[in-house]
Amino acid sequence: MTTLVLDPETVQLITKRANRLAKFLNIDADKFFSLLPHLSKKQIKLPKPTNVASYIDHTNLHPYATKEDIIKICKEAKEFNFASVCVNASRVREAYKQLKDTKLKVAAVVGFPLGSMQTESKVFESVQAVEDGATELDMVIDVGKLKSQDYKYVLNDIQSIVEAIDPEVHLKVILETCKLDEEEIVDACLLSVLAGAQFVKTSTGFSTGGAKAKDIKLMKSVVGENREVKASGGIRTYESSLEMILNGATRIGASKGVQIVNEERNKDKKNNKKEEKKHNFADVSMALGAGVIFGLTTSFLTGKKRIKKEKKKRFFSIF
Ligand SMILES: O=C[C@H](O)COP(=O)(O)O
Repeated sequence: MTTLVLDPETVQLITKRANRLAKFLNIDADKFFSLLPHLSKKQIKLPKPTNVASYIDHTNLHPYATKEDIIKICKEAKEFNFASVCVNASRVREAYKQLKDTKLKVAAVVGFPLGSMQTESKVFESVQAVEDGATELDMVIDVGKLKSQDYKYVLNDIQSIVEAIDPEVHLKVILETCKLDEEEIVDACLLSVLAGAQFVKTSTGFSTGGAKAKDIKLMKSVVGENREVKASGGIRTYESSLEMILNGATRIGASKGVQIVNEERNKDKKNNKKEEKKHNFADVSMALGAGVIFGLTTSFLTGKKRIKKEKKKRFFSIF
């Protein structure tokens, strides 16, 4: 377990935005704060990081992805033991067909990638995707509505999906953080928590920027221990995946999952080789050390004997 300590400025920012949103939504601010117990504790416990593959939503959201492309990512997901495959709605059935006998999940994107369609369309997509085999949904918020301070709309957009699907199906709310400032990120996270979504997610991977560690930290600071953060968009390396995880991400959305895991494995191999070399060196040093000690002891003893003999000789020569 590691701990994410919330700095006073962040706590102040979240508190201020929660009070402000409560006014806009005409709800009791305490309702917000009962969902955010970590704010008074000023810290969040993060789970101990494990192998990177278990965090990865292996993703192909390319509009031109063929059936073969979907089969390929499903095979890779099985081989590398990823968390899920993440696909467009019309590919869910194929992905489910490939993965139904495994523990792997199928995640479908909803309202993707722009998020500006009607709520009813998003709800329809969500229900259909679950019927087709998805057990996770990654929906895009209506960024323009958030920026227009139409918080009721954004809340209803998310809540309508939560209410339409089985509670076992996890909803990830994509914020498109590269288009938001800090206050807007906090607002979007607060609305997601209030709507009952399990995850907030940084990016679609189709806009002008992707996941940043500082945004992950801020998002985790808002949603706390009981909700999760998914980092996505532009994550290409093991190093950056680890950075996201250490800042609070429990899921990594990436189209380069295989590359990321191979990097981790190569690093492990290198480290193992280093360890092996260290051990070998230690063994050789020990052997050398033993040899030196043996040599020294022997020469010391023979030296002692020689001195004794010479002393004896000298003693008798007196007579
Ligand atoms: O949700 C996941 C993103 O679309 C993946 O983006 P990426 O292709 O930059 O890894």
